[in-house]
Order: sequence, then structure tokens, then C-alpha cells
Amino acid sequence: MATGPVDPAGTDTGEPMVQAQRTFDVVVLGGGAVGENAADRASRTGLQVALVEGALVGGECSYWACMPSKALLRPGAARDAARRTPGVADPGDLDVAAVLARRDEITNRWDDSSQADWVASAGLTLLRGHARFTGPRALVVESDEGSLPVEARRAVIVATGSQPTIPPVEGLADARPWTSRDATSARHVPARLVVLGGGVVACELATAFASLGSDVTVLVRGQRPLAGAEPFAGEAVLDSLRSRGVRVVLGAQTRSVRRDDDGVRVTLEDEVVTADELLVATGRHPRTGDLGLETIGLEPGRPIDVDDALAVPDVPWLFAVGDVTGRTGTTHQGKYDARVAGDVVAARFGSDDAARAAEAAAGPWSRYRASADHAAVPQVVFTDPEVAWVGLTERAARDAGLDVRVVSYDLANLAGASVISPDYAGQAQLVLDTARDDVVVGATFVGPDAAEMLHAATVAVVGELPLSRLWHAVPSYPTVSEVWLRFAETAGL
Ligand SMILES: Cc1cc2nc3c(=O)[nH]c(=O)nc-3n(C[C@H](O)[C@H](O)[C@H](O)COP(=O)(O)OP(=O)(O)OC[C@H]3O[C@@H](n4cnc5c(N)ncnc54)[C@H](O)[C@@H]3O)c2cc1C
Ligand SMILES: NC(=O)c1ccc[n+]([C@@H]2O[C@H](COP(=O)([O-])OP(=O)(O)OC[C@H]3O[C@@H](n4cnc5c(N)ncnc54)[C@H](O)[C@@H]3O)[C@@H](O)[C@H]2O)c1
Repeated sequence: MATGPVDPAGTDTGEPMVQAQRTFDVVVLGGGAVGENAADRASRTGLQVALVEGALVGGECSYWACMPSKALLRPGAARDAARRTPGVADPGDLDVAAVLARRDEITNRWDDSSQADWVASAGLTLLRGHARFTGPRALVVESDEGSLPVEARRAVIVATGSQPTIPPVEGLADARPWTSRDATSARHVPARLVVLGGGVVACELATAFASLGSDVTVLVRGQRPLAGAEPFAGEAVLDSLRSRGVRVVLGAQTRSVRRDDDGVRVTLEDEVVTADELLVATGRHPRTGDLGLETIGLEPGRPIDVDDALAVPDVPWLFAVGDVTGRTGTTHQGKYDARVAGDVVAARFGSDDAARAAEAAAGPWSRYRASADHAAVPQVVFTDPEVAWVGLTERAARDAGLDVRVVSYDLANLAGASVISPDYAGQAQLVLDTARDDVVVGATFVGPDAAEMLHAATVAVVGELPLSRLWHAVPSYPTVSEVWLRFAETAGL
């Protein structure tokens, strides 16, 4: 923990006090899931590591993102699964108070003491406060206790995450819109919710609040939600949102927003949508605006560019991981980068000569290079149906100049699916690189519990497995994973 304040003059001027400088081998800025992981790995060759956190240790994912959003989604998904299962009595409406109470439990009521305990148990020093660079390897951490100068002898890893982007729509910022933080920590369910955006946050939170009883309208700028996914996945989510009473406006152009006594009024080109709350879900940007980056020659407000060792080119002591790099946008991929960055720092600056030599000689797909970021990033969208994909979409593969063919399969035809429900609906698709004997370069699954089906595809993409070899990976009967056999048969094996 931070040392107590030092007031050298012995007089209280009312100004924040300057504390005695602390020096560490490595300083990690940002104690989110990604920063914690990087700090832990970096300390494994004996380096002294400090982790600086300005809010809650565990970051966005634990308190305002992954965990509370999934807690809000799960009861609706379980209810819908029950409704699709013959012989199970309809569970009826959700108990909203109980759902919010479970969400509070999952976020530990926004208390990070157990995560802080873990930091201490991992041998890391936690400094609480807002960190800024004052020069190369030099920082200051501001907190209620004063101003603490901190020096990193060897390296700094930046893991300060991202923050929501509020688009410059007239009146929007003044209309007190919800960001994902407000939505995931909401104490009540608004009767009417309008969601601006058509990405992952918009689709997940529209699903959650609709299941909790809100009358939801989603304003999608394009012609379908989840524009980064295969088109059939976005279409399935669109159909499902609509089937559960969510109004989805496609091609929505938001002109202005105003809050008055009747709530929030969102003016589109040809209509006005009124709601009690407006959730802005239009993407995120790296949290680098107030980090003192200008003192080390980097531009504030921009992502921190890194190479596959997560090192900043031409700044041998500086590394960055997680959302702040703009390279990854999920916890799992950020933590993968964190493991790589931590190991690289531990090897380059620690006392283990063998590790230093191995890292210096490291190539792609070694433990010291985050190669999967270019080829095999898994993404799950916890809507109903769930959408899960890894690697390249067909379009991205063709844009990259690959010769690909696509194999699709209707999951409802599988015996395993029919056991789950006579109403099972789902679709899956592989993208195969024909120039390499049908190596799997991408896969998408849409359907109930599709999230749990993704990892086999991730293994196939990372392993660059051709379909002819996957033929020998026999899926159990009767499971939905039998789709792998059907993929092979459909492809002609
Ligand atoms: C609604 C929502 C749902 C999501 N759901 C999922 C999901 O289901 N699965 C998934 O994989 N991903 C999900 N994500 C994405 C995931 O939350 C992020 O990718 C992840 O949190 C990034 O981790 P990070 O450690 O890089 O950043 P963060 O979690 O943002 O952590 C950064 C930390 O740095 C601290 N910090 C920032 N600046 C300073 C400073 N100057 N000094 C000191 N501390 C500082 C912050 O307080 C914060 O604790 C979701 C995102 C949202 C918005
Ligand atoms: N399950 C998960 O893994 C999960 C869940 C939620 C969020 N996340 C991550 O969090 C990050 C943020 O998600 P997100 O959904 O906010 O971003 P996103 O980039 O996925 O989607 C942003 C959406 O906003 C729209 N948009 C952008 N500017 C707009 C404007 N001016 N007007 C109207 N629409 C506009 C885009 O067209 C897009 O539909 C992503 O990296 C995402 O992967 C992950």
C-alpha cells in the first residue's frame, strides 16, 4: 500500500503533500484484469513490481462490464431455455429485485478488498491513486494521501483500459445518458430504454433489459447489428431481439437528444423516440488522455501502439496491454497479451539468464509473442441466441487475399440439438483456406450456449488444422459438437 504522507516542512498548507519517492523494478499502471495479470507474471523472476490503481482493483470487467452484464443476462437466458424445454413449467417473469441482488453479489458490491488481498498475496505492491508520467520511467501517483513520486528502475507496463465514446450528437452529453457503467450498475429497470449503437454492448444490454421488463428501442446506424460478425449472426440477433418485443430501428440517424420532464427525447430523421433512459453504446476509446504521455513523447488520447511482445517501438522500457492498446477489446485477449508482456518483462529485466536468452530468440507463437491477436481472437456475444466467433469472417478472409470456401450447417438438424429442444435454432459456419488443404481460419456459431462450443474452433484455428485432420476428432453423440462431423461431411469428406 502507499506509504503515509510526508510533510517535510511540518506545516499543513492545505496543498496535497509530497510523499517520499518509492522505487520499484516495474510499475504497472492500471489494476484491471489485464494489469493484474501482467504484474503477476512480471514478478516471477524476482523483480519488484508495483500495481497502481485509481479506482477498483479488478477494473471494468469485474465491476461494470463482463461480470455484472452476464449476471443481468443469465436469468433471462435460463428462463428462455426452460420455456424451450417441453415438460418444464414456465418460470414466468423474472424477479427483478433478485436479479439485481445477484448482480450485486457477483460484483462483490463494488468492494475490491478480496482483489487487493490477492495482489498482496502475489507479492505485488498496490499503490492507490491516479498515475501520470512525469518523464521516462518517472511517475507521480495522486491520491487523497497526497502526491507520491514513483520511479520504475526497469520497465513500465500501461494497462489503463478504455472509456465509453460519446458521439458528438447535439444535446446528447447534456441529456445525462447512461453509459454501460450506469446500465450494469443500475438500481432500477427503466420502463422505457433507448439504446444508441448496434455493437456488442448494445445487443447484450438490450437483451438483458428487455428480459427484465423494459420496453427497449435499439437505434442501429447500419443495416444489421453486430456488423463485425458474419451477416447471418447479426440477422439472427436482429430477429431474436424483435421476437422478444425489442424495437430495432435500422439505418438510424440520430439528429439530436433532449431530456425533459417526460424523459429523454431522441430525434431521428423521421421520428422522435422517447424513453426514460438513453444508453450510449457506441464504442470505447483508450484511456490515455490524462496519463502525462506528452512527457515521454507519446500523444495523449491515442491508443498505445505495441509490437507482438507488447513493447512500444523505440522505447525499450515501455509496454502496454489490454484495451489501452486498441489491439484487444476483451478481457480474455487482454489477459493473453498480459501474460506475454509480463513474461517478456520478467525475461528481459529479471535475473533468469535462460529466460533472457529464450526471449531474445523468440519468434511467433512462442510464449513471448502475442501471435494469436492476428489470427485467432475469440469473441462471444451473450445474446439469445448466443453468437461466438474466432479468426476471420468470410469477408475478412477474402479481403486479406485468402482463397477460401465456406461450409455452413443448420444446427437444428443435429440429434444433440433435438434433445435440447424441439425448437432449437442455430447455425454454424467454417471458413477454410483452400490453398492450405482446407485449414480452418475462421468459425462462427449462433445458437443456445454457442459460447461453450467456440473453444474447439479456437484450437483448430490456432493449430492451423485442416479439415482432413479434424475428421479424426470424433465428437460425442448426441451433442451439438457433432457439427464438426457434419462440417467435414458437408465439405465432401
Ligand atoms: C458492458 C461491457 C461488457 C463486457 N463484457 C465482456 C465479456 O463478457 N467478456 C470479455 O472478455 N470482455 C467484455 N468486455 C470488455 C472488457 O471489459 C475489457 O476488454 C476489459 O475490461 C479490459 O481490461 P483492461 O484491464 O485493459 O481495462 P480496465 O478493465 O478498464 O482496467 C483499467 C484499470 O486502470 C485504472 N486506471 C486507468 N487510468 C489510471 C491511472 N491513470 N492511474 C491509475 N489507474 C488507472 C482504471 O481505474 C481501471 O481499473 C465488456 C465491456 C463492456 C463495456
Ligand atoms: N461479450 C463480450 O466480450 C463483450 C461485451 C460487451 C463489450 N465488449 C467489448 O467492449 C467494447 C465496446 O463495445 P461496444 O458495443 O460499445 O462497441 P462496438 O465497437 O462493438 O460497437 C459500437 C456500435 O456503435 C455504433 N456507433 C458508433 N458510433 C455511432 C454513432 N455516432 N451513432 C450511432 N451508432 C454509432 C457502431 O456502428 C457499432 O454498432 C468492444 O471492444 C467489445 O468487444 C465485449
